[in-house]
Amino acid sequence: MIEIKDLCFSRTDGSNKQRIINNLNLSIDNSQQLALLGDSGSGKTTLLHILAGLIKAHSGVVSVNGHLLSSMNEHELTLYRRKIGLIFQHYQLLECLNVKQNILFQHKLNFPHQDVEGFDTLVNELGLDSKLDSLVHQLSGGEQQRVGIARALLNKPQIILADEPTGNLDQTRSHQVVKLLTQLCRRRKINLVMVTHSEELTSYFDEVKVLRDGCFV
Ligand SMILES: Nc1ncnc2c1ncn2[C@@H]1O[C@H](COP(=O)(O)OP(=O)(O)OP(=O)(O)O)[C@@H](O)[C@H]1O
Repeated sequence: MIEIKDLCFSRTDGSNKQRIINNLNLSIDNSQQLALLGDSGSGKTTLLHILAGLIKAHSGVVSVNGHLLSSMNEHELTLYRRKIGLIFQHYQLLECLNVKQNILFQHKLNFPHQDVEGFDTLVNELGLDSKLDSLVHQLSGGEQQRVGIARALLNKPQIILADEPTGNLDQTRSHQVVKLLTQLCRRRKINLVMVTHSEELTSYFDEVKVLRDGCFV
């Protein structure tokens, strides 16, 4: 469960202080899926970065499954980040590695002494079985994003944060990717928070919130 209370975050540029997140409140139940809409610059990515433990809020409370992010030390934050799955618009895959190596890379880095569980099922569910030996540049955009999804899910995250994951895909592929992503997260009871500019894609989600000037409208 994700709970946000009176969250504020500002950025200072010289003498200008810009309030990016403005007394934001949010509650997402376990395994619920939230689509986040909002104009460019409304604070969507900033909110995802706070939830991912990548930047710290200046005031307010962010609690994930009962754990307060603000009271975590650096070591605890590192462990927390390992249980967050991130999916990006530009996939962020490693060009020199093949599909299988890309999917496994982060798991090996974060959990070097843990066996990999569920790899075959996951690549099967994502239709990547026949692509495991391919290099990233040999894949379509939709396939590359499915590799990004596999990589995020392999770590058995408690939350998946997806920042415009279909921003580089056409309409058909966008629907395919989001349908698959929401299905896989539901099946595994993972909270999904996805930023999108497409109102159509929000139909796959339990809840839709619109950010404007750092708070929900
Ligand atoms: N590293 C940074 N330094 C200074 N200002 C920043 C930085 N990152 C974001 N901002 C500013 O914070 C505000 C919110 O940015 P954010 O990326 O959260 O918006 P967004 O809603 O995700 O936008 P988009 O839909 O265009 O991706 C913007 O005004 C942006 O210019």
